Amino acid sequence: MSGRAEAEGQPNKRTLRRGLLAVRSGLTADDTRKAAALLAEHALELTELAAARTVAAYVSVGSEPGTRVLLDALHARGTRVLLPVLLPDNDLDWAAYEGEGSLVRVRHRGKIELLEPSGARLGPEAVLAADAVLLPGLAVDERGTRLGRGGGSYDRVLARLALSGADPALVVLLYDSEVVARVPAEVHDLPVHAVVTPSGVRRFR
Ligand SMILES: Nc1nc2c(c(=O)[nH]1)N(C=O)[C@@H](CNc1ccc(C(=O)N[C@@H](CCC(=O)O)C(=O)O)cc1)CN2
Ligand SMILES: Nc1ncnc2c1ncn2[C@@H]1O[C@H](COP(=O)(O)OP(=O)(O)OP(=O)(O)O)[C@@H](O)[C@H]1O
Repeated sequence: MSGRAEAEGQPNKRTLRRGLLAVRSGLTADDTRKAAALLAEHALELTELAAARTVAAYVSVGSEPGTRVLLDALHARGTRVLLPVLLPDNDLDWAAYEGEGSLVRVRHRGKIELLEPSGARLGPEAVLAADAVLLPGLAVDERGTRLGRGGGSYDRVLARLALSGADPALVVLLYDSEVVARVPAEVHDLPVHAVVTPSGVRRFR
């Protein structure tokens, strides 16, 4: 595999990502707002989230399936919410969500602008305390194989969880059209347990 292919994923993953991002970029603010409300409603129905004391999540940006409504609902009910801080090597550090005022806009080189927590950094191992992990993605297939943005950040999180024996619920939030028959799987791709879309929850395995 060439260095470039390694950095960005298999060629068919790249093509797939480009197509999926193009569809997302066509969504209106109204589309994303309505979807976010439905996503929060369905996600909060998941017993794995209702029972969780700690949830590792992320702050959606742009036309990503919205997580803000969900984050605020979890935070308001006393769930400990951890948010990622992107490190220079694409690994993730974590800090607690302390409400909207605690987020800062960060532009990482060559990446979309992210909203990250400004509180104390807890270290990459902090995710091991999560009872549920919400993962970003661009698509998931019928086996639960997730296609990410290609940074490998969440591949590392999943590898770290597996290595430590932690077994949190793994949930990806997507639009309905992003649940597809097949995404290319590589050996390091670990499946998720459920996908939440505006039309409901689907479980794998
Ligand atoms: N809202 C949000 N937060 C997140 C992620 C995410 O996907 N969404 N991440 C998920 O891992 C981590 C950050 N990793 C990221 C990796 C790539 C890009 C990005 O903008 N990629 C460009 C392509 C640029 C490139 O070639 O690297 C793109 O997708 O258009 C953003 C975040 C943690 N926080
Ligand atoms: N456990 C790991 N540790 C370090 N790098 C890894 C690990 N797993 C995968 N990678 C690397 O991460 C890069 C991206 O992998 P892949 O294309 O599967 O990303 P993705 O799953 O779409 O992205 P993400 O995990 O960020 O959502 C690849 O170069 C891959 O070799």
